[in-house]
Amino acid sequence: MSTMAKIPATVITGFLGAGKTTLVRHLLERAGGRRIAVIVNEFGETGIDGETLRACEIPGCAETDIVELANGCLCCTVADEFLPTMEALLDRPQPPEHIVIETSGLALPKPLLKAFGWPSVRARVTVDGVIAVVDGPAVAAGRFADDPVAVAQQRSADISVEHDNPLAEVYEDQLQAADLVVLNKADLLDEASFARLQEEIRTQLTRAVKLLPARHGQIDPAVLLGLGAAAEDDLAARPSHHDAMDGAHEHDDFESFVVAIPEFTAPEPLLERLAAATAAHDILRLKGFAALRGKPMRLAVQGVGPRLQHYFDRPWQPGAARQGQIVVIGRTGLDRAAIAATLAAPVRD
Ligand SMILES: Nc1nc2c(ncn2[C@@H]2O[C@H](COP(=O)(O)OP(=O)(O)OP(=O)(O)O)[C@@H](O)[C@H]2O)c(=O)[nH]1
Repeated sequence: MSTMAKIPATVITGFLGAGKTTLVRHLLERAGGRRIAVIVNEFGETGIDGETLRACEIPGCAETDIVELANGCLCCTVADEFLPTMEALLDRPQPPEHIVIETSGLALPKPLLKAFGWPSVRARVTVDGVIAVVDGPAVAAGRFADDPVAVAQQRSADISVEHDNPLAEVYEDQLQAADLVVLNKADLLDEASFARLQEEIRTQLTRAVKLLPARHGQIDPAVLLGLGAAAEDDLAARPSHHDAMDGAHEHDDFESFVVAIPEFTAPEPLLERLAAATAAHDILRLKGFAALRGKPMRLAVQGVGPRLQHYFDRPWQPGAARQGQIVVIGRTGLDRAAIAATLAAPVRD
């Protein structure tokens, strides 16, 4: 089968909270009738991103087009979960015209790219492009750097450098795998910081890769899809820390757990709890849903570092329990009991 006949697949990578789901949602809204299937993988056992995408109820986008690979990291469950999922999508009577894979924010993309070399997939799919979504303000704040010496080493783009900060390795791998870098959250940076950041990222890239600024992942699908990279044939140009690890991958650096939360009377007390937990613990990401008394809609909450957002996303499903829950992700060693006690304490009227 020629490359032309293959179904294109786009891999969306980027650190926790960079804006991958927001970008995918925008893409689906502008799909213009194209049949796009989305595979979403998350770190942790509760699938919030799939839920978020389904909640947008985009016309023409069936719920079955959003497939979740929860419980684990795609790069380690490739054979057990990813390949069967891909094969099932390809074997549908009406296969998708494009497949978008949103990886977990902690995944190293290389093992996933390698999976596209698997015969049953390689014959029918090509990796159209790897898009790395970068959280502009987080990079500018030095979140992925460990110390000035390590930063200097990173600038020399020597991928074999070991980092004290496991965030740095994940970030670096995601950048090096990319065919297109989306520099997101441009709205949160002034012009000078943005220009500095763009320069910094350019020096980190080892290949000629396009860098695009974005707000809320709003990029024309015509720019995101159709890159024609055939990344599966080009793996050597995408160095990874995973190459040196011989398949083993240090997920032990991060952990995730879910806290069931009570019903609240208003968003503010919940947001105060989330802010308090974030201030007191090394939490990288919070996301989930809450029930508000008397409200048929569920409240979605998102935390990336210290920044919190909330919005009503969709009604609780008829017959389903109005049980709010928050996924907490951070560096290993989080004080789970203390965080759970903060988030799940009874609500006083
Ligand atoms: N201000 C601002 N906020 C943004 C932008 N893009 C995304 N966000 C917010 O950042 C938060 C995280 O966005 P997501 O799209 O869920 O990020 P993600 O990369 O899918 O997160 P994970 O799946 O947990 O890794 C949400 O609250 C978004 O609304 C942006 O360009 N500007």
